[in-house]
Amino acid sequence: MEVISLSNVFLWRRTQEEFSYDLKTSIFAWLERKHRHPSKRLILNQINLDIQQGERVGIIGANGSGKSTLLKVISGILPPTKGGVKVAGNIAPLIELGAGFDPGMSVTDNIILYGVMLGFSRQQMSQRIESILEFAELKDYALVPVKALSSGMKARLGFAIATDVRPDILLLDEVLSVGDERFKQKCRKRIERFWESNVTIIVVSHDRKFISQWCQRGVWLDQGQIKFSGEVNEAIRCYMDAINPSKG
Ligand SMILES: Nc1ncnc2c1ncn2[C@@H]1O[C@H](COP(=O)(O)OP(=O)(O)OP(=O)(O)O)[C@@H](O)[C@H]1O
Repeated sequence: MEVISLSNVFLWRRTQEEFSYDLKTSIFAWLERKHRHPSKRLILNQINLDIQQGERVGIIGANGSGKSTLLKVISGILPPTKGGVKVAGNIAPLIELGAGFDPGMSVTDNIILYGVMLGFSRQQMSQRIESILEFAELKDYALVPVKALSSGMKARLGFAIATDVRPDILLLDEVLSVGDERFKQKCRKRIERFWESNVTIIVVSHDRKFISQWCQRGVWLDQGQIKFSGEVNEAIRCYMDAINPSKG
């Protein structure tokens, strides 16, 4: 059964340049006759991708090729500019962990808020607070506002919430870099549990060994386009050949 289907997906984003494009900078730019119209970049270029239930897909490619953006489009964080995205089942997006937290609210309230954002009910989340705090090792911080946590603690909390409930689809973005070495091991163990079940997993990583070991299928992205999609080692080979054309 197909659980993810992207058809003819295009995504344009404003360039970073335009982010500092406030009134003051605009006036100065006009005065100095350096005014430029904001530009847009094509980040995902005609993506067609179907993923079956239980498939483990590794997304590889150079920095800036669009891997994280692709996960964000699948998770619904970013709507595509054009094209269709269909997803069946609930997704645990382990992307920018904790980015959705409300810094002024307590850890406990954020657990509920974050869980509701992931598609779980308030009641389901209330029952899970204990186990989430336990896994995140933040029991003593339950009533503390999230802004008082370190960034590693926030990432741990985000990971604990998103993986506490077994999702149908798990999106992992270089997620094993969460927290310190000991916590990383703990995350790895929890993720391995999903790997043994029938969860559909899409992982973005620069770690070729990890991708080759854990994924059946590899998708190579290059400048926003899918250059190869198929057997994982073949995908890695195509990508490596493109980087080192003299080899092989
Ligand atoms: N918030 C943003 N606004 C505008 N452009 C962005 C934003 N985030 C990323 N981009 C651009 O989108 C393109 C793809 O970025 P993305 O993060 O998806 O790449 P990536 O393949 O995951 O890279 P990496 O391997 O470095 O993590 C890059 O050109 C980047 O500059």
